[in-house]
Amino acid sequence: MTLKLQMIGTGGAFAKSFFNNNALIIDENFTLLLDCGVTAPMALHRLGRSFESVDAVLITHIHADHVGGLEELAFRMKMQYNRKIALYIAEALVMPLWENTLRGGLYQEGSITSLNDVFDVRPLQPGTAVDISPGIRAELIQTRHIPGKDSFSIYFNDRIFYSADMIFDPELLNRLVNERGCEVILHECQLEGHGAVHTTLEELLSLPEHICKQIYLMHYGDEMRSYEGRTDSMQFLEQQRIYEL
Ligand SMILES: Nc1ccn([C@@H]2O[C@@H]3COP(=O)(O)O[C@H]3[C@H]2O)c(=O)n1
Ligand SMILES: [Zn+2]
Ligand SMILES: [Zn+2]
Repeated sequence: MTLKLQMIGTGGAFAKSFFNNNALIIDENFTLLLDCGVTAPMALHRLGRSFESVDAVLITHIHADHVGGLEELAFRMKMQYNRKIALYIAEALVMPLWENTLRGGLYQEGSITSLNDVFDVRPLQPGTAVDISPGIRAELIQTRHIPGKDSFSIYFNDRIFYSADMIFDPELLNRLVNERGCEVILHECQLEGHGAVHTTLEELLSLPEHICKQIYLMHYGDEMRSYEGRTDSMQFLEQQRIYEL
């Protein structure tokens, strides 16, 4: 069964010509927002969409380009649309998301005192797949990004790997493809500089050809256009385009 993917943005955290690397995963009658960064409200607006058209949100990790739009999402759902949207997030991130990121803006005595007052929180355990909709099944895979900071990539429908921000992990990619039948890899990519907290293009280019063929690149910087034609068989994901995967 194919999945529809529409990146609402494909940019890295500080990109200015691309929105934050956030996506819509679209099943027949269900739309999952994958990460909700600072630019997500504007990126959806550019697509003629609003948060009202989203059925659930899944968060990979706590950085502004992945969670910075959640305050607007929460307020709009509560005040404007009068509903609680399902929030899928690793159990380990539930408390930090509220205490360290959202509480400051959302807290309201007597009405918003926890994440559960604005979201239908669905805590996830890495390694245990859950059905988000009839056609979307998701399994978190913990991947390394920033020391001491939990970050979770996602394996969709037992065949599509969507990387969170992560440092290069060739063992994981080899295992997914060779042992778990992974068919598509949507991977973050840092085009220039050293990959201290991200995966560089150079590192991805070192993977075996049969793996590179499966890779789409995302979370790139403003310099992306000058790298077209320099990625071998890997393709850049384009924001707003709909892919059938
Ligand atoms: N040790 C770190 C921590 C953060 N950063 C930059 O901050 C950004 C936060 O969002 P991101 O998408 O994870 O990308 C991070 C780096 O650009 C970085 O370059 N080095
Ligand atoms: Zn990021
Ligand atoms: Zn990050």
